[in-house]
Amino acid sequence: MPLFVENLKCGYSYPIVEVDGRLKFEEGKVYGFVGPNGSGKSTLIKALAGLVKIFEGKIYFDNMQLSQLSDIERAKHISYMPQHVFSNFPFTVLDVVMMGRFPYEKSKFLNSKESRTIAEKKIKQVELSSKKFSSILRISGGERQRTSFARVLAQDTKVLLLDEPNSNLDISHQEKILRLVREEAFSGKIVIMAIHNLKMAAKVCDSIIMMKDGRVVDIGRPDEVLTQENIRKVYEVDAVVYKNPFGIFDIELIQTDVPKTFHVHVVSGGGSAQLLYKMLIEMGCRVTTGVLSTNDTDFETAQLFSIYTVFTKPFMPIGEKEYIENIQLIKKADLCVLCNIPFGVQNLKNLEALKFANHLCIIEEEDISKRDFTGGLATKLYNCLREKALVFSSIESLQDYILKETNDKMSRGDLK
Ligand SMILES: Nc1ncnc2c1ncn2[C@@H]1O[C@H](COP(=O)(O)OP(=O)(O)OP(=O)(O)O)[C@@H](O)[C@H]1O
Repeated sequence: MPLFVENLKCGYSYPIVEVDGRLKFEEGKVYGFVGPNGSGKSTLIKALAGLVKIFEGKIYFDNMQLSQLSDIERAKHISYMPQHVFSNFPFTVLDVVMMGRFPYEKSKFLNSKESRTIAEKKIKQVELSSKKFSSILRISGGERQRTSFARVLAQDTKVLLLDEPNSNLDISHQEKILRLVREEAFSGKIVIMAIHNLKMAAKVCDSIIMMKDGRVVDIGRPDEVLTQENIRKVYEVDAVVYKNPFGIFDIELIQTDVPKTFHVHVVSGGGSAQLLYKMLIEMGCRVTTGVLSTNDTDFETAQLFSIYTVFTKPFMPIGEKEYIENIQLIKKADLCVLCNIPFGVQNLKNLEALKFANHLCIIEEEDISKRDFTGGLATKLYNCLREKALVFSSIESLQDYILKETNDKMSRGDLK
């Protein structure tokens, strides 16, 4: 019983959101709409709830066109939790949750025993039993949000539409609500929500729909959609996206207005820069690194230190975009450091990029030509670089050199 959106144009007095082709929502899955403010997440959710104007296209659920269902019929299939819960009436928490039972009640007084039992169970699930007779005008914003979520649960529909269900919640209740969301999907429901917190979205959603300016920019698994490139395109910020040491998806935004410090760009790989990263961070340098594969131990270490990293997917050659970004950092850096990288084919582009370094240091702890798996090509490139580089036999000797360099720059007023 999937839900489909087809060639949709929806909005208010004019179309705000356009979906080209078909967007399919399957049973048992959680879908997350992400995107900046005003990108159209709520409007699309409202379209699925039948609350905004459809200018073109269709929405189908279980082979029924939604626009042809009565409000009561639709409410048996689809429930909706709005972003803001407003009311001027002193309904109790229980009254509001009972409203979720309206499509099933024979009496308009909403007083069946069955509905009351369901409502109380849902109130308990959101931990509001002690407030069930409190007026919703006298509970907190987060408690009102949990009341609204309990109402959606009580409505017991196949499709749940949730517009930022955890925006007002403390961290513990955010986790609890998202766990309930997963349980709903596990029981075969389709859950569609707008969510701003990308880490939470990655954790709870099976599929992410990224939006900008009323359009779907990308759709797919969290690790496919929440990429550095998409985040830059949609939110216009730089971010490092990685799995932290616990294997949990994480995002760090890059500060672009850092004060001018000594910028060191490190070309590393295979764990060759683990100590170097630490040393440079402790020295107060601004460190960047790349291009690293996300399964490289140096990548993991760089993320632990929140080092801006140009990266590529595991076992993939370095793409043109990463190559160019790496060159830009190499050109901008006060100093580039080449570590004992493995001389595999993937690293040829990293060696090539270093030709653009204005100031290159090499840490040569062993004879790296022995590790050449490129038929001598990497050694050739390396020897060219070596001719114009300063070669150090340990990171300690490099440290002394950097200290001298930063002091010189500082005294010339080149650094703050
Ligand atoms: N009731 C309305 N009447 C007219 N335009 C509206 C209405 N509600 C929203 N809009 C416009 O539609 C656009 C998309 O808004 P929408 O609320 O769908 O964005 P959103 O992605 O959910 O944003 P946010 O993250 O801030 O909640 C915005 O430019 C907004 O001004």
